[in-house]
Amino acid sequence: MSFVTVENLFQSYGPRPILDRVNVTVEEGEFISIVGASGCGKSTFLRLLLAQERPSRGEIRIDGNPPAVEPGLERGVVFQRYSVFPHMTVRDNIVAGEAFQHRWGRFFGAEKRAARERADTVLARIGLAHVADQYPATLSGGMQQRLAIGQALTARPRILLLDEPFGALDPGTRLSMHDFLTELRAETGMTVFMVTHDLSEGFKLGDRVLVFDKPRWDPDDPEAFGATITYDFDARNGGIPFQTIKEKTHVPLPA
Ligand SMILES: Nc1ncnc2c1ncn2[C@@H]1O[C@H](COP(=O)(O)OP(=O)(O)OP(=O)(O)O)[C@@H](O)[C@H]1O
Repeated sequence: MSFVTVENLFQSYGPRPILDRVNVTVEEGEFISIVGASGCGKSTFLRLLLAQERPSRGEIRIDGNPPAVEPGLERGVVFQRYSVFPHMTVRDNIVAGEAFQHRWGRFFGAEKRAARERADTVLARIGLAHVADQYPATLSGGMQQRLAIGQALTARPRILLLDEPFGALDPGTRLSMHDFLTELRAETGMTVFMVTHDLSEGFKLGDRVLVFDKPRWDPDDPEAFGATITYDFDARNGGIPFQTIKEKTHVPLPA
C-alpha cells in the first residue's frame, strides 16, 4: 500500500469544476513537485491533502486513513507568503509551532523552558540561532522562510506541503534554500509536496514532477472542465523528460 493514495478526486466550486479525476500514489519519503498553469488547481490539491477542504468526490488516504482535520499532526505546511507570527520572537515562533500540537496550545513552566531549549536546537540547525530574540520583520526574506520551514518541522510532520515556498526570494537566496531543503529532507526522510512555477526548481528538487493541466478543453468556455495530472515525470538523476504521459491535453471536443 502506498503512503499517499489519491483516487478519482474531483473538486468543484459551485458549478465550476477545478480538479477532475485526479489519481496518484506516492511512496513515503518521495519529493513530489507540482507544476501547471496558473489557476489550474495546484493549491486546491494541497488544501485537499491538508483536509482544509473536502473533495466533491473521490478519496485521499494518508497511511491508509483520510487526512486528519487537525492541522500539523502529520502534515506541516509553508506558503509563499511568510506564515510566521510577526508579534513573536524567532524563538517563540518555533515554540509556537510545537505548542500548536499540544493539548492546550501553550506550554507553561518547566515545559515551556524545555520547549525553548528544543527551539534553540532547531534554530541552530536552520542557522538562525543568532537571531533567536529578534522579531521576524528584522530578518531577510530567506531567513523568514527558513523560520517558516523550521516552524513547520518542529512537529516532525511526516508530510511537508510547500506552496511556492521560494517564489518571493531572490535567486541567490533561493539556491541556498534549495540546499537547506535537500539537507532537511535527507535528515528527516519526510514526504514533500511542493507547488512551484519554476520548472527547473521542480526537476532539481523533486523525485517526480506532476503536471496539472486540462485534458478536455473547450475553446469557447475554458472553465468548462477541470484539471488533472497529465504528466508524471521521473525526475531522479536529473530527470528524463517526456516519460510518462498520463493524458493527452487540449484534445478538441467532438463536434
Ligand atoms: N474557495 C474557493 N471558492 C471558489 N473558487 C475557488 C476557491 N479556491 C480556489 N478557487 C478557484 O479555483 C481555481 C484554482 O485555484 P488554485 O489556487 O488551486 O490554483 P493554482 O493552480 O494554485 O493557481 P496559482 O498557480 O495561480 O497559484 C482558481 O480559479 C480559483 O479562483
